[in-house]
Amino acid sequence: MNAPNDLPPFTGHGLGCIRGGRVVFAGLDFSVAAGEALVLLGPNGSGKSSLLRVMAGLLKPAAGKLAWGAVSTQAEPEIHAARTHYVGHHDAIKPVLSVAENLRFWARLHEPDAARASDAVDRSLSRFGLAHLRDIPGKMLSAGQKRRTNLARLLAAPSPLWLLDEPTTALDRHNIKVLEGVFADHRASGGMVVLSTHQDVDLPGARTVHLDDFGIETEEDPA
Ligand SMILES: Nc1ncnc2c1ncn2[C@@H]1O[C@H](COP(=O)(O)OP(=O)(O)OP(=O)(O)O)[C@@H](O)[C@H]1O
Repeated sequence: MNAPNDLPPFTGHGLGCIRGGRVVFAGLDFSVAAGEALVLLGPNGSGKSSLLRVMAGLLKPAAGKLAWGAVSTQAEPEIHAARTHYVGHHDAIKPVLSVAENLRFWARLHEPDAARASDAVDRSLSRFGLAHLRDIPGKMLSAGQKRRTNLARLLAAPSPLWLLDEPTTALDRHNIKVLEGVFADHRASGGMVVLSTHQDVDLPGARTVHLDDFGIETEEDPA
């Protein structure tokens, strides 16, 4: 795979999304280049999670297209999947596996070499302050520890484009700072960060998309 700095911008043009028979957003454009960050803002229900799922290829847009440079993601879905790491609202932690085993599972999906995968797991545990919890089963973790384990996947199984749904939920101030440092390092090496949030997250120079600019007003939803 290309090093992140060699990647063309990831873009969306004219994106539309319908959920439960309702238009959530329409005519939405965005662009994120190597080293950039994009923050999705908007009130509850405005479509931030839906847009992230569209970007991840988990939800088909009702209109528009996603592309890397001039190449549509639909033309090369495997390449898009390999370049993308999506961390959603819900924790994807297997309760009977330890923290390290959970991360190893993700690392091995990206890295066939066992020793290299193991090194990546150790680095991610240490960066997210989880080393002392490495042998604890997922079911015994607190909400913040679960969230950090989910986020540690980003380093255990690296991909250039990170798509993160409210990643600071359940994190204390110290761990929000840790995460901001991880974002800065990722961007400095040419990675891309797209996230939704209701909190302030320090992402210098980030672009923003306000989802309520792309909603369709209805009689039930007056201005
Ligand atoms: N599985 C689903 N089926 C039908 N409608 C859905 C589904 N998931 C979400 N929706 C609807 O899509 C709209 C956008 O929801 P979405 O979760 O994308 O918003 P959000 O901006 O992420 O909200 P929040 O800030 O509360 O997380 C809402 O009206 C919601 O009811």
